[in-house]
Amino acid sequence: MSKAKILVTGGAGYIGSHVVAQLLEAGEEVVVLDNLSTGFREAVLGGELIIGDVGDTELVSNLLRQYPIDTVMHFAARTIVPESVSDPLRYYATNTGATRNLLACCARADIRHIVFSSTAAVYGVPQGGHACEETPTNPINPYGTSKLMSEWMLRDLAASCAMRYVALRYFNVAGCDGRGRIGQSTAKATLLMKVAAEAAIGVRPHVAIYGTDYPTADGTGVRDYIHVDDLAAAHLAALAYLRDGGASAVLNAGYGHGYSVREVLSAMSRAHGQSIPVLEQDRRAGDPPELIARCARIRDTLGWIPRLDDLDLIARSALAWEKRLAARRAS
Ligand SMILES: NC(=O)c1ccc[n+]([C@@H]2O[C@H](COP(=O)([O-])OP(=O)(O)OC[C@H]3O[C@@H](n4cnc5c(N)ncnc54)[C@H](O)[C@@H]3O)[C@@H](O)[C@H]2O)c1
Ligand SMILES: O=c1ccn([C@@H]2O[C@H](COP(=O)(O)OP(=O)(O)O[C@H]3O[C@H](CO)[C@H](O)[C@H](O)[C@H]3O)[C@@H](O)[C@H]2O)c(=O)[nH]1
Repeated sequence: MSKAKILVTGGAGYIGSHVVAQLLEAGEEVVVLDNLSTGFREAVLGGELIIGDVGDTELVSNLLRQYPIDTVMHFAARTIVPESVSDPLRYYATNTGATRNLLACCARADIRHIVFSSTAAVYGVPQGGHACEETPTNPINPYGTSKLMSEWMLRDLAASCAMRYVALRYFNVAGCDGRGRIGQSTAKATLLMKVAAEAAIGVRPHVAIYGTDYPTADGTGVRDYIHVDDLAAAHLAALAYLRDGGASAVLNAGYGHGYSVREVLSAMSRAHGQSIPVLEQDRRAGDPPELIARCARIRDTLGWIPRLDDLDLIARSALAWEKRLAARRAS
């Protein structure tokens, strides 16, 4: 019998490409499905890349017939929070509607394991800034709602058939592949670590600090930053867990402690060797003051142990990738 393969939707994107790299290193066979709307062909370091839409039921059904897929890892999504506020239906179409179509194909093909990219944005503004998996979900933007609806579809579908799933609620993902092959290449980035790296090398003139009057130690927003390679490793742990017969689970993926915007910028300044120009601005709409994972469950359930929990290391990694990107652009 041929070896089971993993279908990775969105595997040409930032996080998916890091997971694909680790799957390949672990000897897994991978098929990537990506429409390249925000992903990059060259980010897929191996396996097969099929260019197409995850909501295309004919295409996905054919793929699931053609390849011996035992697990689907579903990353494909639109991910920019402010864009989800201005164009919500586009977010529901991809993150919820296309996910529904994918799940329908998976159910028909009797796929047993799904690993789903969820987000800390499902919590909205949790009381006290910390969120465990039992914290009430109360998203404050269409992006978070679109992802939560997909979690619910997974829950309900899994209850009706033999499918089991792990939904990982990522906190703030940053950094790049330790071997420097791939990283975050997203155009018009909005995420702090990436923006800070761009400002360090002069791709943008400064970093805006959105809000200096939050009820936090230094007045700026606090987040739980997780290195993308640690997050990718959590996906491999989720795969092993499901293949071992583990029950469906929703798990926070973070480190369990937070850093402020100013602390992130200080780490980036240290990585760069000089300070980064900043511009203090008003709060950005919809930003919680503090969002930090309670993450005992992922460690207990998957046996996942973070190895790169170091803000300076993450900043150096993000900066190294930004320099590589700039060099590529120049050549
Ligand atoms: N980056 C973060 O901090 C973060 C945090 C929480 C959750 N997530 C989730 O992680 C996943 C990956 O995010 P990312 O940061 O790598 O984003 P990304 O934009 O780099 O990757 C998304 C990938 O999906 C592809 N895609 C989008 N729509 C598609 C469609 N309809 N059909 C096929 N392919 C499609 C894109 O081309 C891209 O390659 C997303 O589901 C996102 O919601 C990301
Ligand atoms: O240029 C910037 C960008 C961000 N920030 C601040 O930095 C912090 C982090 O903001 P990001 O935009 O980097 O990330 P978010 O916390 O807003 O959201 C990200 O992480 C969430 C989970 O925590 C979701 O997964 C979401 O998809 C993803 O965009 C916030 O306090 C924000 O106000 C700035 O001050 N300046």
